[in-house]
Amino acid sequence: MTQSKDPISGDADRLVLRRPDDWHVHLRDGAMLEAVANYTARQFARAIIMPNLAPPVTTAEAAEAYRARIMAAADEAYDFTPLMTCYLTDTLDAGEVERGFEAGVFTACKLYPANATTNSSHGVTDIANIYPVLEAMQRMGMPLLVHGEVTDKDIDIFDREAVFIERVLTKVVRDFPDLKIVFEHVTTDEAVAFVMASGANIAATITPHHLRINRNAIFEGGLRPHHYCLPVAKREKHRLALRRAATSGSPKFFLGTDTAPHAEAAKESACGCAGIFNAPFALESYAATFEEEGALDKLEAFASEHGPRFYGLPLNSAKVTLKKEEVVVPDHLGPADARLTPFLAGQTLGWKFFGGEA
Ligand SMILES: NC(=O)N[C@@H](CC(=O)O)C(=O)O
Ligand SMILES: [Zn+2]
Ligand SMILES: [Zn+2]
Repeated sequence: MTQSKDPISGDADRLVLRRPDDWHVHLRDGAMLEAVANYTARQFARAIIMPNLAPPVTTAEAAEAYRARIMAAADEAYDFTPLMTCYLTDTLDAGEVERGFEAGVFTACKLYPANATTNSSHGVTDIANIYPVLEAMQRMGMPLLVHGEVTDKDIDIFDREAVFIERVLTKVVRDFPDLKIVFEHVTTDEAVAFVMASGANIAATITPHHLRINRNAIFEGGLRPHHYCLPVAKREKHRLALRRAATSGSPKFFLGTDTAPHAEAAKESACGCAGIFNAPFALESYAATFEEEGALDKLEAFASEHGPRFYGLPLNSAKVTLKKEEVVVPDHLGPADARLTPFLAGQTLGWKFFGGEA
C-alpha cells in the first residue's frame, strides 16, 4: 500500500490499495439483484455469492444460471467476478458438489444450520448428515463456509455463536482436520479465540457493521431495525475483540461484508428481516475502523490479500483509491418502489472510494 503525502500540507491524503474482494455477499435475485449488484461490483473485484435464494442454490446448473444473472446485472466496466457457492442440505449428493467444484462452478459450500437465518429452512438439521460431503470437500481442498449459530430455542440468542463452537465446530474440526473452514461473520471474542487457536486451514470473515456497532445500537432510543442482523451484534467487549482481530495483521481474518439487503418495508415491520445492507460504503466503513485503530497500514492485507491466499486464488493486480474526503451516507438508496436503507445512513465518513487510481 502506498500512502501518498500532500507535498504542501504533508498530510496523508490518499490510500492506494490493491483492489479488494468481498468474501461474503448476498446479491439476491430479480429486481433486488438489479438494484444492488453494482454497489458490490464497483468496489470489489470478486465476491463470494451466498446461495440462500428461495429455492436455494444446490446444483451446479442453478449456480451457473445465477452467475449469468449476476453478470447481466453488473456493469461490465467494473470487471466483476462472482464466485459461486453451494447451499448444503441434509440430502445433498457429494457427487454434485465434486462435479461442481471440479468444473470450476462452485468455489465453496455454505453450511446454514436449519432455520438459523434468512432463507435457511432447507439448511442442515444435523451435521452428521453432511459428513460424506465434508469428506469430499476435505479431499478436494474445497472451503466450507459456516453460519456459526445453533438454533435451539433454549439457547439465548446472544450465546448462539459461542455454543455453536462447543457443540458443532469443534467436532467438525476434529473429524476433518484438513478441511478448509471459513467461520463467517464472527461476532464474539470466543470465535476470534477459536480461530486464532486453530490451524492455518481455519479462518474467519469480519463484517463492517460488527466492527462499528455493539448490541446497544439495536435499541438506541427505540428499536432500530436497520441494525438488526444475524448473528446479532454482541456486547462491546466482543466488538473490541473483532477490531483487534481485523487489525492484527493475522492472515486468518479477512473482509466479508455480509451485505444483506432487504426492502425497507421488510425490515421496518412487526417481524423485521435480519440483514444489514452495507455494500454502498463498505470499504469506507472498514477504512474508518482501521483509521480509528491506528492500523490503516493493515487495511490492504485484510481487504485484498488474506482472502485470496486462504482460497488459493491470485491476488488482484488492479488498484483502488480511498481519498481523505468527507462522504455522507444517504438515508435511502435504490429504486422508489424498493427503497433500501444503507448501513450508517445519515453519517459522515472520512474516506471516499474511487475506482482505479484517482
Ligand atoms: N446476515 C443476515 O442477517 N442475513 C443474511 C443471512 C446471513 O448471512 O445469515 C440474509 O441473507 O439476509
Ligand atoms: Zn449468516
Ligand atoms: Zn450472510
